[in-house]
Amino acid sequence: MRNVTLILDDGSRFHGKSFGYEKPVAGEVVFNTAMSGYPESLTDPSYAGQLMTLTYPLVGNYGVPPFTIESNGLATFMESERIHAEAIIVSDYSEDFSHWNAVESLSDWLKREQVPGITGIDTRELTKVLREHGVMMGKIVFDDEPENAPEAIYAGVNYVDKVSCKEVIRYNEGAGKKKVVLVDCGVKTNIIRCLLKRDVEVIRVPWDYDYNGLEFDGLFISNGPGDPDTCDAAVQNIRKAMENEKLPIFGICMGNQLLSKAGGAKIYKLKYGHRSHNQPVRMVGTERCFITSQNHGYAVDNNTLTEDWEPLFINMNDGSNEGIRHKKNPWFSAQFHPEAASGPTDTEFLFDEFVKLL
Ligand SMILES: NC(=O)CC[C@H](N)C(=O)O
Repeated sequence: MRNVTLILDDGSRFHGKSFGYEKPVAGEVVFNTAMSGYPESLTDPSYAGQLMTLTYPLVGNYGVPPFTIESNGLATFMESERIHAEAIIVSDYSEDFSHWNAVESLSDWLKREQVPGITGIDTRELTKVLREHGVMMGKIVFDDEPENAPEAIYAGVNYVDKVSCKEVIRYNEGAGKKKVVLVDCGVKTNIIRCLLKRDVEVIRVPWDYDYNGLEFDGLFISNGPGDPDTCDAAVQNIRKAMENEKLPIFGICMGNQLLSKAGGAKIYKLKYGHRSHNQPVRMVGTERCFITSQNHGYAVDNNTLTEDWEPLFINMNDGSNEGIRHKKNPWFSAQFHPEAASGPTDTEFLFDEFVKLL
């Protein structure tokens, strides 16, 4: 195992060992406090451009599931076709693994996908630094070749364009009761599964595709990586779709941000984001609290919602926006992940609500 150093933009250094693919890498360093779910998180396209720190100390002990593809073209156990995070940072990597569904070690998977993994890092200390300072750019450098260190850029990069599908893909064609256009900003496969199992035909389109001429019953806007301000083409298309006030619209995560922008609201960057399986959100107008899976660094500014809109969910930890709804039209969205994968499935009913509206 080669020695590596994680260098943060504020100069902090963390020394560890490489257990993944051996290449220096740079990106936005973020932390996730979930206790499990590394196969799903690594393949979540929303992590593009980021170095994923896990605070749960033991990582790798349940291995990695097989990369099998279903007849509908979706990966059975992964959230996309490949790893999207730039690297994974852990405290104590377990090479030995045991799980009914594991076919290889995390190390072998990372090497095959050419993604670095580093272990021996005090990830709780690193998280404290990120919580104090806010997320930072960082790089992983091999100690025996310190001159080889790529520059990190994240702000302003259109990661959605890098991960979105390049052409229209249809699922359940001719078989679903209703048709939904899914704007793919970097969609997780479990979102598509959640729609398909509710008897819906899904027309998955590239993020900047103008679907407004197509025939469909509802519009879904997916999760996705990076800064929502880089996705103006998607916002313009949503605005056009809103000319039909009866068209049901549902958005998740980046989808919440883009729908909010289409409705005239503003987005800001959170200090260190929400990435975990236990984010409590309250449904506005009720005393109901749901525990949710989250992965986001930006948020909708509640104060900038225009008069036709209201918050649908509020984060119980920091009061930030966790979803919006239109006061008259069937338009709503969630900042968290009702499809989970991984994490609690308590809010999956939002898909039922959407399908009922179609
Ligand atoms: N999971 C997502 O869709 C994340 C949205 C956006 N990239 C953010 O970090 O806030």
